[in-house]
Amino acid sequence: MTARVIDGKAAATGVIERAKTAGAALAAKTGVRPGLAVVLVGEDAASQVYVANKGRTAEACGFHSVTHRLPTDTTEADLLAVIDQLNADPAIHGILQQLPLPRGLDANRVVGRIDPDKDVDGLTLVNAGRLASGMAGEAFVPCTPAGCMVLIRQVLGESLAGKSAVVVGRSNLVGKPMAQLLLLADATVTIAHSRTGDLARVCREADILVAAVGRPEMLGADCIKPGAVVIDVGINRIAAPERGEGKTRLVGDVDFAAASELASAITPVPGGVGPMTIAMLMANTVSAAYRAAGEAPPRF
Ligand SMILES: NC(=O)C1=CN([C@@H]2O[C@H](COP(=O)(O)OP(=O)(O)OC[C@H]3O[C@@H](n4cnc5c(N)ncnc54)[C@H](OP(=O)(O)O)[C@@H]3O)[C@@H](O)[C@H]2O)C=CC1
Ligand SMILES: Nc1nc(=O)c2c([nH]1)NC[C@@H]1CN(c3ccc(C(=O)N[C@@H](CCC(=O)O)C(=O)O)cc3)C=[N+]21
Repeated sequence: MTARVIDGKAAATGVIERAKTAGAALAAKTGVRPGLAVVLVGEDAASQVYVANKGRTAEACGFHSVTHRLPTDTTEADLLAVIDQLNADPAIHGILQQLPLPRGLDANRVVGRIDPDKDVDGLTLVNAGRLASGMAGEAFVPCTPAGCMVLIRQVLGESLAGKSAVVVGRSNLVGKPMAQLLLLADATVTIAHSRTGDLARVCREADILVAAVGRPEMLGADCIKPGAVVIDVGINRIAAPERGEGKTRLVGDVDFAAASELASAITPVPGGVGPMTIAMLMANTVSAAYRAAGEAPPRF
């Protein structure tokens, strides 16, 4: 089988259009223009890609968009002060703290400082708890898993009853909320991680395989059940000497060429989950702005 390649860019364009229209409608009615702040500490490669793309998209949507770039040696007190200032800023409706943080900064403490009503990344205890309690409709759901669900539903429909799903990775940002969303859609969910024994065997059970590891092309043909839907979250920058000296390219956590021969559908990197993450961030930012203006947020 040669897998259908899932077009994350096309799916993202639709969501971004709706976010743009909804943002303009809110501004026309209430004068509130959606505002998004991103805080980046240090030099994480995947975060750099994200920050560049989200800035461009937020501007295309007509949002107010600011980026705080802080040096790797920023103290926790200084970082918390930036978050406090954004919490208090009425022009900002969404705050996104880029992860991972440099060593020495405690992600739980930093993320925990974000006002849950501005937590468009869905990482605070309030939003993570809502999701874990089955209240996804009232939560800000982390953008990447939310985007993955849109792509999975495009292929498999609303109900995943009877399907087995394996999520490789257990971060608060991707793996855990991904598993919660799959569970809410009635899939039978396994979460694998670095201490899983015989990872390939576990993965081969999956009708839906979501890879969120951060290791270039780690999952090969031995991890794919024939006919599986494969969602590759990984964003890894690797050397690409074939493109010239010092050049790099992005690859996922899945060996795309090998997996495509077995899967029924697969997301590419780039052009898969990444654009959907950005689109869901725009959607969450619009929702946060609607709530701040006392209006019912639109559905995406
Ligand atoms: N496309 C997009 O929009 C996004 C992409 N990303 C990318 O997705 C990847 C994962 O991100 P994130 O969840 O934040 O990363 P983390 O580093 O927080 O988590 C990685 C997870 O992978 C597991 N893992 C590491 N090595 C192995 C291994 N050899 N076998 C099995 N599991 C392993 C870890 O297990 P353990 O817990 O045991 O250590 C951990 O749970 C990164 O490449 C990141 O850049 C992230 C967010 C959005
Ligand atoms: N708190 C937090 N939330 C995140 O969601 C988060 C984060 N921290 N830290 C870093 C990772 C990484 N991430 C990406 C999102 C989109 C693209 C993206 O737009 N990718 C394009 C790349 C296109 C290109 O520039 O080549 C694509 O895959 O097609 C990449 C990476 C979000 N992350």
